[in-house]
Amino acid sequence: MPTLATALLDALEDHGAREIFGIPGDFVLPFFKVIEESGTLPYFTLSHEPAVGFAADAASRYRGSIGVAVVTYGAGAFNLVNSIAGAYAERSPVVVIAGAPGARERTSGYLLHHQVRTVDTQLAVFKEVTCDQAVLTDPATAPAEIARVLRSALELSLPVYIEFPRDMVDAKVDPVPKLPRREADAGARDECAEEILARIAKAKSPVMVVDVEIRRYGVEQQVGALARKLGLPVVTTFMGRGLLEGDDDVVAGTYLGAAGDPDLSALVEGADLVLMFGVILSDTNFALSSNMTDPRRTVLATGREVQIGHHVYRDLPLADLISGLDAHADQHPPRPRNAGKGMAYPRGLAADASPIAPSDIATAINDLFDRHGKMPMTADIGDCLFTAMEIDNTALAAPGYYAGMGFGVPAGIGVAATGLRPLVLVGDGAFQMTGWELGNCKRYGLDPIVVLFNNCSWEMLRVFQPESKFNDLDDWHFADIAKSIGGVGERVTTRAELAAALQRAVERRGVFSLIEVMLPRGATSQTLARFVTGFKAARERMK
Ligand SMILES: Cc1ncc(Cc2csc(CCOP(=O)(O)OP(=O)(O)O)c2C)c(N)n1
Ligand SMILES: [Mg+2]
Repeated sequence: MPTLATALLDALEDHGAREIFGIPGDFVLPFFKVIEESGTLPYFTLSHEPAVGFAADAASRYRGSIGVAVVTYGAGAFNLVNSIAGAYAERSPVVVIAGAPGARERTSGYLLHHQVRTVDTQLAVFKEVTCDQAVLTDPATAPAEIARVLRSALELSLPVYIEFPRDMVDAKVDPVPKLPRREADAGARDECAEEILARIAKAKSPVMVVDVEIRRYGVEQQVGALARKLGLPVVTTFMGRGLLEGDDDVVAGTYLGAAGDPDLSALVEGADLVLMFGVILSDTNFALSSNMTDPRRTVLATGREVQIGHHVYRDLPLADLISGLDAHADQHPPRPRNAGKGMAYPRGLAADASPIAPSDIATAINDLFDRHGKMPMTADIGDCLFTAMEIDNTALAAPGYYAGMGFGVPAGIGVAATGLRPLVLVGDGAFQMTGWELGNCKRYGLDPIVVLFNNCSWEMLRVFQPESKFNDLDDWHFADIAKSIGGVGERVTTRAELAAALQRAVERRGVFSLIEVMLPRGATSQTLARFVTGFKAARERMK
């Protein structure tokens, strides 16, 4: 019989995990020992638990499966809460495994170190940011508990919580079973598919809007093929930026409402049928839009439900709906292909002595991708994420909805741990939070390229409240520090220096490259400028 620790590790691998991120502590040391000595999954330790969560989140997004974050009880686990909250908001299935006191410690009569209000406060907190939980105190039920929680993570694409008391690591248990996927009712699926196809046949200008769930539920490729079969133009949401990377023949661009490309906004807002697949109806996706929730013209398939007009099909997973639509589409006359007018992305940066503006960074990266091929990207919150909208459509992991800072660099480390080489976009404020995690790249031989937007400012706050002096930050000269933490740093102030530094970085392998781009305070990307204008106009309308 396996031990509970080895059974859990085998189950994580069976359910799609390919690496573990974590920071040990005495309540999880015995489990960490098994992680290291079993070799079941590679593991990456980082410096601060928020980064552990961000890295596991990004790895899960790029793998299209579960990510794993292992932390100690109390101080470690509570440090992790914010990044798991972000994973919940962004529908990332991160499995949190938190150490905990053993049975005898719990009844020792002492207040335990790392304990808060009660020994179970940690479980209570994680119940708010995960969709399912298990506390492994009974060897007889632990395998079934783990199986249930891991299926929840995959089926709901949400984080889950496993509390692992340290006295249970060597308990003998049965292997963890893999529960069958819960299928949709075939009748409901077919009825729903036929109803949607009938609406498409009647529509004059339908459009498909896609968002993160088409990747989370592993149907990205099928959705691209379905759009092609149905002749529908596709746009991504702000959160869904980077989806359908290879489907340039159907993807018209990213819908940003009043902040976006006017032709693309017209394509969506003028549509008489909007098919929203895997879309999260968040303010960051639709705050600058109009009539995106009008039930008369929308179909919304999200979170295992499909809303058509004023009625809902429940427990109909996106994967089942897409396969149903694909199966029935052949019975409907194909529409004339309409891929929409694809967005033009800026290219051909003049590599001259001019100072750099944020949108120049997008142009320089588009030029780099044309020369060397696209790179998977991660981005933090700040103008760097708005600038990313001006970079050609490439895979992107960013907190587009939760909008929490600190994600970018640790997420890049998580993506690099999966074997890819990411390009990371981050502002100076966010880099101050978690950028130093780059110091962990050397021991794992990871070599992300980090483009740091240094405007010595919390610029995204300044654009909404320019009178506040607290948005001024000092210049930390980040590039100077790169060498001492195992990488290569370059500080650039002109467009020529930027283009050259990017070229050197892409040719440099085995160490991280940090390109510190000096930007004037007050300068923003064209996309952020449009977003602020649109946001202020929308706010005026609401007065
Ligand atoms: C964890 C967390 N704490 C505070 C905030 C609030 C915020 C949103 S944007 C921002 C400034 C970002 O500065 P940075 O230099 O990184 O980028 P840029 O604006 O382009 O100059 C702050 C402080 C958020 N979103 N998350
Ligand atoms: Mg800044």
